[in-house]
Amino acid sequence: MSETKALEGLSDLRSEIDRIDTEMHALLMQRGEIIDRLIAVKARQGGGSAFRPGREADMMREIASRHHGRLPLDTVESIWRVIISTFTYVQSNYSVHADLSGGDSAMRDSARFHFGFTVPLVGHATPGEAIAAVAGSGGPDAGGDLGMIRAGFHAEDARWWERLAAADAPKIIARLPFVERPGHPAGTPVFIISNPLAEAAATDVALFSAQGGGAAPDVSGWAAQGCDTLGQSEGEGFSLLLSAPGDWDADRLKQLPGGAALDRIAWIGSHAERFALPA
Ligand SMILES: O=C(O)C(=O)C[C@]1(C(=O)O)C=C[C@@H](O)C=C1
Repeated sequence: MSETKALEGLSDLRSEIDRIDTEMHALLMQRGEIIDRLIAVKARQGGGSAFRPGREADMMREIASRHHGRLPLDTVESIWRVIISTFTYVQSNYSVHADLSGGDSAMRDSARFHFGFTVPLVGHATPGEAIAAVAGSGGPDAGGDLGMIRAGFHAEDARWWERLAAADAPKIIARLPFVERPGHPAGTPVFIISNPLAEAAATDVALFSAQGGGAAPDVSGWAAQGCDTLGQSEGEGFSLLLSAPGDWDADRLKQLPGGAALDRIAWIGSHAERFALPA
C-alpha cells in the first residue's frame, strides 16, 4: 500500500473516532439534562442523599454482563462508576470520608475508581473518625456524605461496627466493588456508609452488630447456614460483625448454634447480593 493510501486510511479511521466521540459526548450531555428532573422527583420522595446503591448495583451488573470486545472491563466499569457517581454528586453534593488506617493507596484507588475525582475525598485515621464525619454531615438541606471503611480487621478500632448500632447512627448501604473478580484494579472490599437513606438501600444481605459477655460462641458452622462472620473482637466480652440473608432478624440469629450467647443484636445496614465474575 502506498504511503498516501495508508495516510488516507488513517484519516478515515480518525474521522470515525471523531464521529463516535461527538456522539458519546452528546449522549453524556443529554444524560446530564435529566438531572433537574431527578432532583425534583427525589425532593418529592423526601430529599436527602441522591445515592441509590441498589439501582447502581443492578446497573453495574448489567454493564459487566453484556460487555464484550477489546476494551477491558476494568476500563468500562471505571468509566461508568465515574459517570454515575458524578451524576449523584451533581444532584446533591457529597464528600467521601475514607478510613485510611490500613494504608492509603488501596483506599485511594478504591475511592477514585468508584467515585471519580469530582467528588471530594477526605482521609481519616480510624473508622470511628470516618463514621463521625458522616454522622455530622446530615442536616435538612444536606444530601449527606458517604463513608468508606475497609472490610476486614481494624487493630485501632476493632469494634467499629458498634458505632452503627444506634437507630439514628449511619448505616452500611453498599459493599464495593459491585462486580467482584480476581485482579480487580480497585478490588479492596469496602463498606459504604451513609446516614439512613430516604429510599431503602438494597436489602439482599443484612448486616448485624452482635455482642455478649464471656467468650464468643463457636461460629465455625454459621457460614453453612448463611451467616458469615466478617469481624470479631474479644476481650471484655465479644463483639461480632455478621452478614446474613436480607430477611433475617435478631431472633433468627439467636437460633444459630450458640446464638443464645448474643445478648445485644443491632441491624446496621444492608447491601446488594454480591456479584462475582469468574476468572
Ligand atoms: O437512578 C437514580 O436514582 C439516579 O439518580 C441516576 C443515577 C445514574 O446516574 O444512573 C445516579 C445516582 C444513583 O445512585 C443511581 C443512578
